[in-house]
Amino acid sequence: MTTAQVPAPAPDGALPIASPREARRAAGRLIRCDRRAFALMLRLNALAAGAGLAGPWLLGRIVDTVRDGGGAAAVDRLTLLIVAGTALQLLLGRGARYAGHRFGERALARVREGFVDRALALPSAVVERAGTGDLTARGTTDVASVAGTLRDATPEVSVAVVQAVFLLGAVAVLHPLLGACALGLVGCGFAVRWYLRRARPAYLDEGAAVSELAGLLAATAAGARTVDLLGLADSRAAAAREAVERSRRTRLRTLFLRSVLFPVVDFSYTVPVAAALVAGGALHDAGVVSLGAVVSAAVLLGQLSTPLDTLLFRAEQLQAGAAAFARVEGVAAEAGTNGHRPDAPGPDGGPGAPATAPSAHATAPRGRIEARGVRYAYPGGAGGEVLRGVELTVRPGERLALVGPSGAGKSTLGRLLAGVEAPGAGTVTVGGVPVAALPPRALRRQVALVTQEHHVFLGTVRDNLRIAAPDADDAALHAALAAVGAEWAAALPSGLGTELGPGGFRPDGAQSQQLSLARVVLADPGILILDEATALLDPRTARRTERALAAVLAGRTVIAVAHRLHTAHDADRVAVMEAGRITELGTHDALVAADGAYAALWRTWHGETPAPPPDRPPERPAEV
Ligand SMILES: Nc1ncnc2c1ncn2[C@@H]1O[C@H](COP(=O)(O)OP(=O)(O)OP(=O)(O)O)[C@@H](O)[C@H]1O
Repeated sequence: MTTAQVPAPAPDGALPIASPREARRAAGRLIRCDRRAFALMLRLNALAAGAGLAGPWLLGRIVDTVRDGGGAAAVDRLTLLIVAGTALQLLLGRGARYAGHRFGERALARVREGFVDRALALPSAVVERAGTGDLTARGTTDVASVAGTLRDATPEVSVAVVQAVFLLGAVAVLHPLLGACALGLVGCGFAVRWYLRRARPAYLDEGAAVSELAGLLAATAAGARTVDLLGLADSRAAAAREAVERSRRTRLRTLFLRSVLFPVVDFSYTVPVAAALVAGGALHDAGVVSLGAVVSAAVLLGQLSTPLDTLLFRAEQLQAGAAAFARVEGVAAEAGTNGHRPDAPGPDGGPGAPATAPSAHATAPRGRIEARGVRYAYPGGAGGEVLRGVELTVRPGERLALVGPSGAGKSTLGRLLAGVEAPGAGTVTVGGVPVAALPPRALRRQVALVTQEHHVFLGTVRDNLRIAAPDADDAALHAALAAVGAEWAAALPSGLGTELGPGGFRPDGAQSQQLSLARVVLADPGILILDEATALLDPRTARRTERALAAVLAGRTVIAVAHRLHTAHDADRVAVMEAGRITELGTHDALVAADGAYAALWRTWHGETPAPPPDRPPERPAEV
């Protein structure tokens, strides 16, 4: 990515905004995708504008005919031609608008599809940082604004531009001095320049304020129960009032810009007509032009106000649409980055995403994962570096337990190993390939992070499973469900076609987790990172889930953040994390014998742990 293409800076954590150049290139791509429809629209516009010139020119001929003593029959003929020209202009103009709307609708469909694809490809860390409000506002308000622009403004504007060019050309043909009267519009030009300079940032601010408000309202609605229980209603309402106030201020700013622009423009329209009448009178007196030519010029210049009005009226929509398009296109800059900001420093201080193709590195076996000199600090995190030079190699098929005191950085390391976050310095490689070089989809085929968060999407059981493997047939889906012990799925009324969620079948916590694990089986990653996959489940649910988990772990490299040490006991190796570093690494027996930090943790845990219930033997390390 070149410097000029770097998206406009966004507030910390927010999704970026496409630079004007990027937005122009994206618009160019939309036109190229449908260049025939675009060219047809322009051709019809040109023909309609040409037909529109007949009226004023014929009016001038009528004036000259009458002055020269021509009869009523000649005037009638010219009048009939005016009617025919106007009818032709109407028909061609209608055709041009139809072609424009068709082009606009198709371009809009492409923008919408592209946005959905990119939004789905966004790394989860990016969505977490930006908040769903921003993404939702871009997918709704901004896409709707782009829709209005493409569907209505683009055809109207193209008609208006062609009309204005033809009108100006026609006056200049009558006499260059009459054409020069159009310079009276210069005041209008200054006003538009003044407006356009200020409009983009003003409309971007307005969009950002709407996003902020949407995010705040969505978060309050999602946490309504917590807000109620903790008595947070007043503070949330105050925050919403502030966001509404910010939104109002940004809207007032754009309103002010419009309130200056329109009066100046209205006045400017009268200047060229008045100038044409004065200059035309002088030219006529000098015998340079006919009276009819002066009338034609005045009418043509007067007609300029129609396309210019359209341009100005649509200029606001174009500005709002361009700002919205930049926000919609900005999502492209983050999609496919594995959470790496394009401007984030890479391991050597260079760009975050290495240019080398993944295949060039893919020499290490699948299932091997390595961290080299990994350092990380949360963006905006007050505590500074959370990881301070982690070195770790996990062999294919190995089971490693990550233990250590609370806050040592275990979960953070898990997120970095899974590619959810990118290291600030150092590298994480899976199968020998830096995670930064892998597109999100390819990364997910190599490594998956399993946490206690398991989302069930609205749709059928089949839809929920095929998210992980779009091409999987029903037999593969049944096999994945069976592998995680989801026998209940076979008894569902419509089998894999059963709708899940409100109005359909509502899976409980363990069933949701099993669906999510079945997705992992289908995605078939070589490496699994487990973080609190069962920690908050009740014991009965946890037992069912752990059984399912044990089936998923078979044959894969597993790194388990072990919050309970019995999971560490049977791991192949144990890594102890303290203050962002790995301080001990070895087998359970070796570390106990070494009598270091792990031995102390083990003794403490072992001494305090009550005897396990009979149906839950301690030696079964389901997470590892
Ligand atoms: N999203 C975040 N933003 C800022 N700081 C964070 C974030 N998540 C974690 N931290 C901080 O990073 C440090 C390490 O947290 P992490 O959750 O990785 O530790 P951990 O060893 O997994 O702890 P635990 O066993 O309690 O889960 C802590 O100081 C924590 O407060």
